[in-house]
Amino acid sequence: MAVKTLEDLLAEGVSGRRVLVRSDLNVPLDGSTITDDGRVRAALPTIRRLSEAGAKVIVAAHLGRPKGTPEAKYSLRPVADRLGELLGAEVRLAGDVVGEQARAVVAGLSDGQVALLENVRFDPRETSKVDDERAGLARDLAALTGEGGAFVSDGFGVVHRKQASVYDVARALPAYAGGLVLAELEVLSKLTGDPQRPYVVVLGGSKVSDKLAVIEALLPKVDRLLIGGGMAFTFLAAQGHGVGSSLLEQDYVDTARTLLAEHADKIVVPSDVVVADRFAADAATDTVAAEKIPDGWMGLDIGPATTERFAAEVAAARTVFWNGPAGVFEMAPFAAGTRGVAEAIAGSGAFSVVGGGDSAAAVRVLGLPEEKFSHISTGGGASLEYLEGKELPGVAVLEGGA
Ligand SMILES: Nc1ncnc2c1ncn2[C@@H]1O[C@H](COP(=O)(O)OP(=O)(O)O)[C@@H](O)[C@H]1O
Ligand SMILES: O=C(OP(=O)(O)O)[C@H](O)COP(=O)(O)O
Repeated sequence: MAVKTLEDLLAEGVSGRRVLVRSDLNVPLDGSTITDDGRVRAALPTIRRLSEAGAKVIVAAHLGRPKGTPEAKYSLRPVADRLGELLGAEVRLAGDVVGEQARAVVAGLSDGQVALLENVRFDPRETSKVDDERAGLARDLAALTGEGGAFVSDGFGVVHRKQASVYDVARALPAYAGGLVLAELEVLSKLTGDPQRPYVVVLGGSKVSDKLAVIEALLPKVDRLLIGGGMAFTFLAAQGHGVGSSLLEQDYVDTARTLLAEHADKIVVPSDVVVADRFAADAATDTVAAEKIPDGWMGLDIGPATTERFAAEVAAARTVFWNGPAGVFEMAPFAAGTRGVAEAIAGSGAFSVVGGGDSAAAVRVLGLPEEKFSHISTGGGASLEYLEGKELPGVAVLEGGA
């Protein structure tokens, strides 16, 4: 990849310069408690190296999907605190993204100090589809760095997003690829060339509309595609089954039906499902055949027969990519499927990559041995789009394209 890297920037010298770093600090929270700080830890090396080299480090990041306006529950406050603990130095959180408070915090930085801007998605221009709006926020972000400013793109989990703090800002400042982005791309490239077969992809999770489109592109490349989590119900609906109040992407049902017909040998959907009468850890639950989901109930995990089938497919694989928990693993009654899939991958001996904030968190929260996975990636959607062969805007822009 012909890009300038963090190493190039450090070689130029950063002492006294303000450097804007885009990290992916989108961690799972229970209230204001971080349940898995993997993404904060993954972001540390780049931030630390810049700080140690004397840069004034300004970190930009998002949390969740606020609608372009500040919301207390999406504040990066818990993340700033955790980042500070891990760095062993205070990380000041600006009260806004590029406003007066951000300018004041940035102006007060000494060499080597680190500040975090408030959730970039509190500014509606971050995710705008209008180029000029995004460019406007990018200019405001760049202005925070002043004379000698630079941008380091280190949020691998967001490089598939054409957003102001990922894409447009790389055109507004001298831009460099961070170590995390480079390391992730290097590992994932092993899955694109000539993966050892059988090559099994396991998909789940809740970002259904984002990821359904990827399935179509992945199918020609894989030997088996195991579909669990929230996205399974669109496929069950395509088979003509009622799915109660489970997650459903109605617009995709026809495509799912075509894919099932064309790739019957590759796609494996659940044969049984754990259902609940509401989305809660203390809900009434039952395990039913996939074609017998009662009206008003929602599927929150794959059932034991499906888990066994998925585990057998994974055990036979030589390459595995997994993104998206098989169920709502955060609640004990719906964690067995994810645990079963994760244990099977860990025990498979295959070259295995787990991608995604929640999937990686599941491995750690469920207490599975991380070293049994060949790579735990910080990006789910980003990994999938890379495997699909799609251009990642946040990478292309560093290469001078997009
Ligand atoms: N059947 C389901 N219904 C609703 N949510 C689900 C279901 N299965 C899994 N999930 C949820 O999916 C979330 C993770 O989805 P996603 O963001 O797509 O994964 P990742 O972060 O690994 O890329 C988890 O919080 C989990 O609770
Ligand atoms: O959590 C993330 O992606 P992932 O769930 O695909 O791993 C990234 O922080 C991107 O977040 P987004 O999917 O709201 O753009």
